[in-house]
Amino acid sequence: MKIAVIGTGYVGLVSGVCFSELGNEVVCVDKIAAKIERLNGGEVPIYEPGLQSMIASNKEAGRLRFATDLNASVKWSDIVIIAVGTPSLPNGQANLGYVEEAAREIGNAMNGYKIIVTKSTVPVGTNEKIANIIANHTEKPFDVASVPEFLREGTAIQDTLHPDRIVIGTDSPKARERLVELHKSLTPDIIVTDIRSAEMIKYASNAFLATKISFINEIANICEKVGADVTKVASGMGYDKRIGSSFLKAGIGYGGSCFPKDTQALVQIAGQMDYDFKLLKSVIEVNRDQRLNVVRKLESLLDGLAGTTIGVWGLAFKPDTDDVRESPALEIIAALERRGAQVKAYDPIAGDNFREIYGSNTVIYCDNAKEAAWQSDALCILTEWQEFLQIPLTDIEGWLKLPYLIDGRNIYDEGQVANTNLVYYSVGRPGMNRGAKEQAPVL
Ligand SMILES: NC(=O)c1ccc[n+]([C@@H]2O[C@H](COP(=O)([O-])OP(=O)(O)OC[C@H]3O[C@@H](n4cnc5c(N)ncnc54)[C@H](O)[C@@H]3O)[C@@H](O)[C@H]2O)c1
Ligand SMILES: O=c1ccn([C@@H]2O[C@H](COP(=O)(O)OP(=O)(O)O[C@H]3O[C@H](CO)[C@@H](O)[C@H](O)[C@H]3O)[C@@H](O)[C@H]2O)c(=O)[nH]1
Repeated sequence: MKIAVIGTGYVGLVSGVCFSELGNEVVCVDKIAAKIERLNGGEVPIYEPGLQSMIASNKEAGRLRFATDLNASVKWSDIVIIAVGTPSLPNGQANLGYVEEAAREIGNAMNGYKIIVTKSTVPVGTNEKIANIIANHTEKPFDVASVPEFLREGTAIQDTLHPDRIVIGTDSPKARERLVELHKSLTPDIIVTDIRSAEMIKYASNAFLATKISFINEIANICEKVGADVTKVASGMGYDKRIGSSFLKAGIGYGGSCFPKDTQALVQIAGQMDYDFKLLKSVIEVNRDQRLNVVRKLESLLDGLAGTTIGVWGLAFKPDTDDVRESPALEIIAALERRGAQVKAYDPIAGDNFREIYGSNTVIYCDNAKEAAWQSDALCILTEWQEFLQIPLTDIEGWLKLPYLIDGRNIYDEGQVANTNLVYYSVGRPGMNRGAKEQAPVL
């Protein structure tokens, strides 16, 4: 099939490349000419393991190309995939400006029957709007379908080529048949629904995963008070197949370009229908507060942060990505600076993106992990990069001025910490706190 993908962010690029890997002819379109120039020059604008070589081999095979000309790309295609951004508006609603603009441009380019697939995460009812916009710009026949994307950054190729399920929301038998054909080699679990249910499945899935994370973070906070270990609690819960072990890692809360935005958007979607989504509002509030636990722990350990130097390891919202959108590090570092700390930060690959988004030149960006820890009053781990785990804790102890280590991602185990004189705090594991001012709880 001939597929035009509109937007070369994570979703557009990865799904376009993967569809070409499956033998389809694909053009990935973006209106940012510089992005397309880089892609045509062999560069990949996002960091995603395995993507660069897959792009190169599919380009060489003549199945994949990149273009800025949406009109010609749509005319050439049988299927058009909308994968443009749907960022948050100030009130939390999804901004549909890019989607609507893409729909208008697609409508103007129509030259025959096409299936218009939306992969962007969009509120319920949006595919109907897209259909109306396109119909206002063309007389040519078309069908729309909602095929939400569930890939995770860092494992995007694996997630796309081996998804848990594919959801296809459409009311057209013809679109259903072609889209099932397009996806059937990926998984036997293809769920075909009406359009509105497909749109809702995406938000409900992200909201549920975010709920698991906030739930386990609250359990971690209680564990700290009652002397239990959240990692053991999560493991014990996870064996129950009804609960499952994934997304039960306590830490500094969820970030990234999806969970924060999509949970806010779902609260708004419900609110517009006069439904107060109380549970999800709490999930969001717990997440916001969880980030600041790191700051509170540091303040209490160092008796205030004014005049201190704090090393930070990890700026990306999770490992194996250079994406810092809604990364907890943004808020944590801002809070440290507001309290008068000098922050020295290091991330294996996300430093430049962080500097651009954070927009302040007061943070010292370091070239390596040692530099960020060197002579700092404390070190905080905010992203669980493998690189950090390979550094012996005794080295960290030697580099720091004061021996305070706040592990926001629970990356070290008891044995590793026991061999050091570090004052160590993690999340929901009070038994591992060493040199703690807080005593074990009296029950
Ligand atoms: N990032 C993820 O991991 C992920 C996963 C699943 C779903 N989603 C959803 O997918 C959508 C895209 O997310 P993303 O992170 O890939 O987006 P992004 O914002 O990183 O990239 C979108 C791209 O679309 C381009 N674009 C916008 N309007 C265009 C137009 N009219 N013509 C051509 N190009 C245009 C932009 O220039 C940009 O390069 C969002 O709705 C998001 O919620 C994202
Ligand atoms: O047990 C866990 C799991 C994740 N996180 C955090 O949650 C955030 C999101 O992680 P993850 O889901 O792995 O990354 P994303 O790439 O944002 O992927 C999510 O958002 C995408 C965009 O909608 C969806 O497609 C994916 O299915 C969904 O997992 C990150 O900050 C993680 O550190 C935790 O704190 N604890």
